[in-house]
Amino acid sequence: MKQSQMLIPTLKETPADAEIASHQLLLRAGFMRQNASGIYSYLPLGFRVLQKIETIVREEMNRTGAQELLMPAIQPAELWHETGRWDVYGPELMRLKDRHNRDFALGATHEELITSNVRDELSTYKKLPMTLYQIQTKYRDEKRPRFGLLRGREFIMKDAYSFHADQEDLDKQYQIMYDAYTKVFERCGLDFRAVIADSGAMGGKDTHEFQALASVGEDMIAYSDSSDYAANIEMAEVLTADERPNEDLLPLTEGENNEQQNRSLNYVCFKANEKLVVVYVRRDDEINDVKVKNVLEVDMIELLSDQEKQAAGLDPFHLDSEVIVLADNGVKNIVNGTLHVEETNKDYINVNPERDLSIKSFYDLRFIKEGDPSPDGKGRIKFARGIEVGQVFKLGTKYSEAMNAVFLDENGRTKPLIMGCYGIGVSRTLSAIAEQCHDEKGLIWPVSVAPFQLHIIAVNSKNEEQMALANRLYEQFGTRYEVLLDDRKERAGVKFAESDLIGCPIRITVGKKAEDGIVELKVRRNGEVIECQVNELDQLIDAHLKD
Ligand SMILES: O=C(C[C@@H]1CCCCN1)Cn1cnc2cc(Cl)c(F)cc2c1=O
Ligand SMILES: [Mg+2]
Ligand SMILES: [Mg+2]
Repeated sequence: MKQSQMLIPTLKETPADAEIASHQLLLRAGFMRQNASGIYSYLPLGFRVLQKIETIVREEMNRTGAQELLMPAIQPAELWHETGRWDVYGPELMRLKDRHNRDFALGATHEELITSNVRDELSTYKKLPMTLYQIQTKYRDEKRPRFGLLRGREFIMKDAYSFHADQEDLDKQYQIMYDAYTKVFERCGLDFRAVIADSGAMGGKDTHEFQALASVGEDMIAYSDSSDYAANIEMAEVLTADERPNEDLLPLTEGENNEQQNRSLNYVCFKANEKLVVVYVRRDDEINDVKVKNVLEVDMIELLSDQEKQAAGLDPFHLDSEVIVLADNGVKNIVNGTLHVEETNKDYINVNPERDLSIKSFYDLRFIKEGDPSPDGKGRIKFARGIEVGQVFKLGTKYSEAMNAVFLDENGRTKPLIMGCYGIGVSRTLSAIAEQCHDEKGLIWPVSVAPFQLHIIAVNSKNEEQMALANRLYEQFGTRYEVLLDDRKERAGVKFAESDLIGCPIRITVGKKAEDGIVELKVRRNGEVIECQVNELDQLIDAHLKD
């Protein structure tokens, strides 16, 4: 393509509301433009990268035998009523009414849609297992869209759904998808980790997130410095080691305590399904609400607000039997501990959890810390931030039972389909690549997803020789590579700066030495510059497009 005809509206200045590099650079390099908060147009360069990522995703999905289809973004509310999710999700689920005043949702995800399609069309075990996927626009009315495409309100997702007769078949498909995701993100040139994750409100047990490492990532990953253990911090298990001091249990007393901190207790109050929950933890540990949610086996829990706490009047020493009491493993070995009771603003000493706080059971309920032993027993834990670019779930029968999606097994018995679901944030992946692959001059696209492979620049568009050679190279290489020709009547400095900003892997500069048939090849990734004869370009380009 000739740049003089393309829509590539580069910006000199960094847009004020763009806080992170990828958001700034994708705007400055003319890859995208915002149309509303969290809503973007992919301009030609951005769209070319998007298509490259989609092609990689499609190839790896098709390789697993998954079948591509396309479902509507406008979803009848009736399906979301069947699973109860119409009322579970709040304003984040975008809704609309048609001209007959019927309710619809703008698709945030498609479990209901796909399950309704499958229950109508698939009824025998002979057709199982079956995996269906789409690459489609999703809508989630985020409260705070931010970081460009990283958290938008309209975004592109590849969402796949698999259907199985039994658990072990789902287990197999899960691994197949896990491996396919690994291929996708490797081919996209991302530095990522697959981490043990929480299934959120989706139910089902096993799930892994694919996290692209980035300091601006919203998620925190806990990984071992000596093994491949990695987990979203929400799920990283804590191994308890502290032993119990062998002291006599002293009588519970009110009073200040200025002894060492490691025996002081803290408690946090939650509500889950309208029940009150009090969770105890050592003062220097932090309660992990996702672990509490999973121990209680509820879809969501929330902290009690101060006024709710006041209203509940929770006195740890006199809780009524309705209240659920949990404690982190770290509390188990506290003897004669201390506790501050917010409600009465009193301090107590010689608090012995099992005797005084009606604690019956202990669980792993705290956040892991850097330096803790890795749960797999190998090495120590380190933290890194990540951008979640994919997630794979074992859903089980939550949706098929709610929607009566059943099949006849080989014995003629009716059973609910067992499901898995698998998502990749395609537009988020584009942003994650930009976040990982840039320098102070601009974007540095991996060859596999670059908008163009070669960027040919005629230094002086008024110079006949240079323009003639640049156009010849453009025609010649245009048959084998994706070539962008900067044929604009711009100063050389502007052309070079914008070439670095756009970030194609290889730049070919046609300058003064054009009449001697000499050009310059520059590798964007490492700045390597090679002056060469035109007839050497072929193998130089091939060599540098490989790595
Ligand atoms: O989307 C998933 C699970 C998987 C992920 C992979 C592809 C298929 N779905 C989880 N999730 C996240 N945010 C949501 C937001 C809204 Cl507003 C909603 F209505 C539903 C969901 C929702 O279900
Ligand atoms: Mg998350
Ligand atoms: Mg997720």
